[in-house]
Order: sequence, then structure tokens, then C-alpha cells
Amino acid sequence: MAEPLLELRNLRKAYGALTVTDDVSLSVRPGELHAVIGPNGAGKTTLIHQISGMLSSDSGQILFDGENVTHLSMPQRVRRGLARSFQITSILPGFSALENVALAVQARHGSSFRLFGNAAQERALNEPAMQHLNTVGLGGRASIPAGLLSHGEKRQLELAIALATEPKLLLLDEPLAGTGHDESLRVVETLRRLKGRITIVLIEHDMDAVFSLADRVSVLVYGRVIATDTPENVRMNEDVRTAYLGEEETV
Ligand SMILES: Nc1ncnc2c1ncn2[C@@H]1O[C@H](COP(=O)(O)OP(=O)(O)OP(=O)(O)O)[C@@H](O)[C@H]1O
Repeated sequence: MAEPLLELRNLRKAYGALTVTDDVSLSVRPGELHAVIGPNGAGKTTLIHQISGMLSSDSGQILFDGENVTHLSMPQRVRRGLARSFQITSILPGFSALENVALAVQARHGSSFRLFGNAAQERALNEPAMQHLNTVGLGGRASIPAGLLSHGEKRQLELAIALATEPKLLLLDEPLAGTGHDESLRVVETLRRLKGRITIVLIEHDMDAVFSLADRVSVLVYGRVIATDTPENVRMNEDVRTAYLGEEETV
């Protein structure tokens, strides 16, 4: 079996007496869509922050693409191909969808574009930006100011911006949150298109989406991984069923 692209070893984070992630170990294989689910407050978002580098861990290790990245900053991790989809707040509302993605392309490639003339520079930024917009299904909205996009379209734009960093692994924290029915179908379709092309760690409350998209699912309860398995096996797992009793979303 291929080496994991991402491996968490005994990761832990506490706030005072509250241990939020507790001895979390899991492996994400190259190319898989690995979902992390769990009841409210289980520590999912904290775990994503630890993986992305937004939060430091109290103990444990994060190995990415064979390298120990535990103590690297978030930008250092992004440069190595470990990206997270940023929240809508990072979108520039007065800039078009295309310009938002082109800026991310430029940020990824740093000063190398300065060697180009203006027109060539624009083309070198806009062409990949347009490709990313097409991938997320926003190609037809490229010239619209980002502030005028619907909530669901903004979530698609976040994905395009994340793709512009050319990640090997994409961390997605509730990409369907706040989207309506049709919008959520569009985001799920986008994720299905990305699946296999890029390794994805997905946190999502929408169980239909999780179970239709994920190759494997890890279940976090009170900061601990109680199961990692295929969606079918997770659905039948007694411990998982017990953990979700009384929750709104049933597995
Ligand atoms: N900065 C912080 N200081 C203190 N406690 C925190 C902090 N961040 C998170 N917590 C607590 O850690 C626990 C886990 O929070 P986290 O947001 O990671 O859970 P979650 O599984 O993502 O929840 P949800 O599904 O509701 O989004 C919660 O009890 C939360 O109140």
C-alpha cells in the first residue's frame, strides 16, 4: 500500500482542563477523500487548524509527504502543498471572481511573474485562474465581482482560490455550511470532480454528502478517533451509532 500523504501521530490539543483533540492518529492515503465526522464539539475544526498550522499542537506529530511539518508555520505548509480552503472573509468583494483567483495564482508563484511583460503576466495569471474557476463550475461567472456572488458561489470561489495554491492535499472545513439545496448539490458535484485528482480531508455535517463522497471516514468523539473505515462499515459500527444517539444528524 502507498505511503500515507498525511499522517497524524498522537496529536493533542488542550485548552486548560479541556482536552479538545486527544491522541489523534490517522493516515490519509494519496488520492483519497477522507472525511472526519463527529458530534458537535468533538474537536473537528480544532484538528483541521492543527493540520493546517493555524494552531500549534501540545504534543504529537504531523507528517506530510514524508516530512515532519509539526513545527512549520501555515505558509510553510501551504508551500509544501498542504492547503486549506479559506473562509469567505478572505475573498475580496470588489474584485471579480477571476481576479480573486489570479491573485492566489500570483501569491503561489511569488516574484517569478515580474519577469514577464504586463500582457504576458496577465495571461500567465488569468489562464490558470480560469481553469480553476472552470473546475469548480464558476467559469461563467468569472467577470462578476465576488461580492455579488451567491453564498454557494462564494464557497465555490474559495475552492478555486485554494486550488490556485496547487495543493497536494486540501483541507475543507464544512464546505456546505450555509448553502441552499441547489448550491449544496453544486458544491458536492465540484468535490466529486476534484476527488481522485487531489487528496482531500473533509469535515462536513451533511451526512448524505459525506457518505456519497468519502473513500474513508474517521469518527471523532470527545477528541478521540473511535473509528476509521469505509462509509459502509462506519455506518454499521455500533460505537459510532451510540456516539450519534441524540444528535440531530444520524449516521
Ligand atoms: N480557543 C478555544 N478556547 C477554548 N475552548 C475552545 C477553543 N476552541 C475550541 N474550543 C472548544 O473545543 C471543543 C471542540 O471545538 P471544535 O470547534 O474543534 O469542535 P467541532 O467538532 O468542530 O464542533 P462543531 O461540529 O460544532 O463545529 C468545544 O468544546 C469548544 O468549545
